[in-house]
Amino acid sequence: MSGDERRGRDDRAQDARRDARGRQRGEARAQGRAGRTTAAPASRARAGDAARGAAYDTLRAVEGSDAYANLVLPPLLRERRIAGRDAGFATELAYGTLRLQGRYDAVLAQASSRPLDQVDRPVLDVLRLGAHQLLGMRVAPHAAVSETVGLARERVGAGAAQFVNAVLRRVAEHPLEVWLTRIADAADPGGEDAVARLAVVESHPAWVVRAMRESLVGSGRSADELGALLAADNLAPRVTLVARPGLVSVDDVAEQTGAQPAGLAPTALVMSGGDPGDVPAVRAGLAGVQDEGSQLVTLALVAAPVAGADERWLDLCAGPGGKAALLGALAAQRGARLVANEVQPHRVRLVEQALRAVPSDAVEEVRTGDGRRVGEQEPASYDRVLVDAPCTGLGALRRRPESRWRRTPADLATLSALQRELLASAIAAVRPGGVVAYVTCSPHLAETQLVVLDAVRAAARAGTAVEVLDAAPVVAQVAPAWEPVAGRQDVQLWPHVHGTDAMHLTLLRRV
Ligand SMILES: C[S@@+](CC[C@H](N)C(=O)[O-])C[C@H]1O[C@@H](n2cnc3c(N)ncnc32)[C@H](O)[C@@H]1O
Repeated sequence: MSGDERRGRDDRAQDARRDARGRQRGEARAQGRAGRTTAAPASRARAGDAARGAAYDTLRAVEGSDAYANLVLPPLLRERRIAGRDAGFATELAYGTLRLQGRYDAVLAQASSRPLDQVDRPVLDVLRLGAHQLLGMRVAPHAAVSETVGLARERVGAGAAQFVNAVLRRVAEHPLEVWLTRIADAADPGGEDAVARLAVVESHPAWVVRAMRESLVGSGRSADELGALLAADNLAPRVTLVARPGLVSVDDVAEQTGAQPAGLAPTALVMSGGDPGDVPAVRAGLAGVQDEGSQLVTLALVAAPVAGADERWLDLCAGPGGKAALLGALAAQRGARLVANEVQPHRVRLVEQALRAVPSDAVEEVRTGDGRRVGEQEPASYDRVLVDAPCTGLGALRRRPESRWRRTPADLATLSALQRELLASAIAAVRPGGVVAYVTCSPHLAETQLVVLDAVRAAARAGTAVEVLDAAPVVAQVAPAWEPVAGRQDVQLWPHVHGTDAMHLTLLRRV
């Protein structure tokens, strides 16, 4: 028996011990909880239906009203009083289905008697939810099929339910490994198109796969890492907290949460469970939920050496304020003052909220304004400037389950033009000897290295000399575990290597 066959058999044996929600059968009994459920079987089934219904409604909102899943689902769960394990099930079902939609559509295309483009969208969404339960969540197959058919009957009608039943039964005939081989072979029958294979197996648009390969190579890593990177995009990110220095200690946050040090940024902790919104330090604004990469690039800006005064800092694109809150806490420790700028008024309010626990003498102003104008309005006025530029977010695909299907290459042209203007403005706003951190949560070369190259050249043409600093020793100073990449002065983080979003950082000094 091959390893895959054995794994498949073990998985199926394990599946047989799981209930309709994918929980281990007998687990409750083992934990002494047997017999405690007072709900009648019918109402227990309704609770499962509620979670599936919430996941379905989220998918419909994402498709029908261009909504963001992570903004739709949490309020829906609160409204319908879906909590605990049911909420966890609904979240994994909705987000996992959206992330892996490309993979599941390829499977469904083979299992369906009808071409998928002739299947009504609501029915297709039900099928995708069924496929994720069968192939991504290890819900017992009979339960995944029957509960999803029930959902189809309730939401889209009896005829559609029969179709869903037939298709999902075919999906259930094979384990995931068999389907992955089949869809890869269908996408790349000649065995020559690695991008087409990875795109369908790891569920990313082909243009994103190509861009990620270029970004890996362009940032000094191997193209061989591509599969691991794409696979990491398909996993739910760990919940990371920041203990804002001077406001709360890492030890105090660890004590309140049981969270463990994340490993790179000294301010970062990883939660193993629970709701961060329940943590007293988070409620008080002393700590926050923040990706470790975001913490690291902010700490690096503050650790970069500047000659002379170090009193006035600018966050040019501050909303919703995660990095501004960390900068503000660090500014308070240094005796510096922060100006936080953001173009969208509703996001300015979020910045104010994020900064609520930062001592007021460390926050000069939170303002609404176009960052592109700051350089001409306040030339050579700041000692440190952060440009956390609006970007495609291709480095945070784990967090935004639907975004990979929404983004198009055309977004790059618009965003990279804006990024160039914002970086040019930051260079004009920093004083000679001061430092600019250019940051994106995208590793796309058109948003990172090319923007920096163009901005440095444009500044030189305008008579402003700028040097690119070697960011590696600066990052290593704040994060001793950091391993620099040979030949690169900028820093590119990766989910499959560092467990962070794929954040980019270039440090520049105005000469
Ligand atoms: C990547 S987000 C910044 C995230 C933020 N630094 C944080 O850590 O919470 C980019 C922000 O830039 C803002 N933005 C877009 N265009 C801008 C402009 N012309 N001037 C200033 N901010 C802008 C967006 O509204 C968005 O809030």
